[in-house]
Amino acid sequence: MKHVGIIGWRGMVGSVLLQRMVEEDDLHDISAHFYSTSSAGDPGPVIGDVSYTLKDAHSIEALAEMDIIITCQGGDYTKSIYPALINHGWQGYWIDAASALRMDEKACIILDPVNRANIDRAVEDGIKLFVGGNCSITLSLMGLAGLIKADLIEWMSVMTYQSASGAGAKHVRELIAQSAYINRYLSSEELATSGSVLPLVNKVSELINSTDMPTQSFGAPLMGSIIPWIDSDLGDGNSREEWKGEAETNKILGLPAGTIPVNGLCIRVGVIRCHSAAITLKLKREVNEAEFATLITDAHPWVNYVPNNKEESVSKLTPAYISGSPQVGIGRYKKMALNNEPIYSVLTVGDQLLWGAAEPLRRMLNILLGRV
Ligand SMILES: NC(=O)C1=CN([C@@H]2O[C@H](COP(=O)(O)OP(=O)(O)OC[C@H]3O[C@@H](n4cnc5c(N)ncnc54)[C@H](OP(=O)(O)O)[C@@H]3O)[C@@H](O)[C@H]2O)C=CC1
Ligand SMILES: N[C@@H](CC(=O)OP(=O)(O)O)C(=O)O
Repeated sequence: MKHVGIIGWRGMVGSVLLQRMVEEDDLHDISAHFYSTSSAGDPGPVIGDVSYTLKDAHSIEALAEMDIIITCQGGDYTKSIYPALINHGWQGYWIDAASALRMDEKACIILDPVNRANIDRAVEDGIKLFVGGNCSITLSLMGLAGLIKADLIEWMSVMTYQSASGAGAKHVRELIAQSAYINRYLSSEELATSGSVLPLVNKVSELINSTDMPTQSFGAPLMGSIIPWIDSDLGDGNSREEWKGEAETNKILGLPAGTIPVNGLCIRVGVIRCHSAAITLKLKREVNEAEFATLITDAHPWVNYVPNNKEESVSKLTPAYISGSPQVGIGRYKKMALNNEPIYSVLTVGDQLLWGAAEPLRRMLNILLGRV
């Protein structure tokens, strides 16, 4: 029986990962061990009739007992623990949600509906480092897999609308706390529809900018606003989140760097769960909506094509509709009136905690265990 260590299980990604592993019965036939960076020795999750005690996620000895480690603890943890474990002589498989090791030449980025052949080749070649891709890129590629397989994409501009939970548990709590802070100061009379709305708008605008608004995690108000920067500043006009777009897309597809140019802006929005991306696509030839729908839908079972009309877009292509679903929605496909070139718009919406994070990790475990 393989010993599988799970680190980060109470975080945003980890709690969804654990929920999915329980739903899919992934814990059968393995010996699971749960770790913590903050409360080793305390009671951990209770799954069925098994109560787990937490092991120390900083103990190299305790980690080295594992055949496979799945971590969603974050990049700083990976950067400090993974090299120490390797130096200790550990030879197990490391499956990671964090970006820290993604571009390492010994790492394979995992997104099996899109790059299963690359994953299988990596396993055969003895690669032991498997990293989930950036959530926005992963979800865009899941939506566009049919066009990728048909080699139809010349370049893409990806403009993201990333949810608060993409930044982690503390951040999504803060968005909800910001909303609660504003609500606390509003009376039912102020919310009534009669009279001028301007005093209400002005009051809420003041509350949003108040120094008492909880902004410790995001550093800025998100409720009623956007934050136009995600991850660090690379100093060349790009955020690191934007840089990942091209670097990871080509690596996931097993293409030489820069083969498919990808760039855009990554924006944090006051959405609870689900990342969206408005993508401008330069295709290699004209593709009408019917052909697009067939290519997209035939690619894999986790994509849902939404015809480009108001009724279906408004009802089926939203974070509210897609949250919690493994289906990645793709729609708003139309030819853009730009020089009559084959340039198209498309919107992808997907749950960044499922296909954007937890799903590739648990499926990689199942690939290593020979279950799929
Ligand atoms: N959030 C997302 O949508 C995505 C995240 N990722 C990546 O996955 C990794 C983990 O991200 P994410 O899960 O969002 O991070 P979180 O911040 O939600 O959780 C990370 C760790 O923080 C600790 N923690 C401290 N306080 C709390 C609290 N109040 N509630 C829960 N956990 C707490 C836990 O460690 P402990 O139990 O040891 O104290 C937990 O494992 C990161 O590298 C991230 O970049 C990748 C794709 C998508
Ligand atoms: N940065 C993404 C989530 C994430 O953690 O991405 P990455 O794994 O590439 O750091 C977001 O905030 O929405």
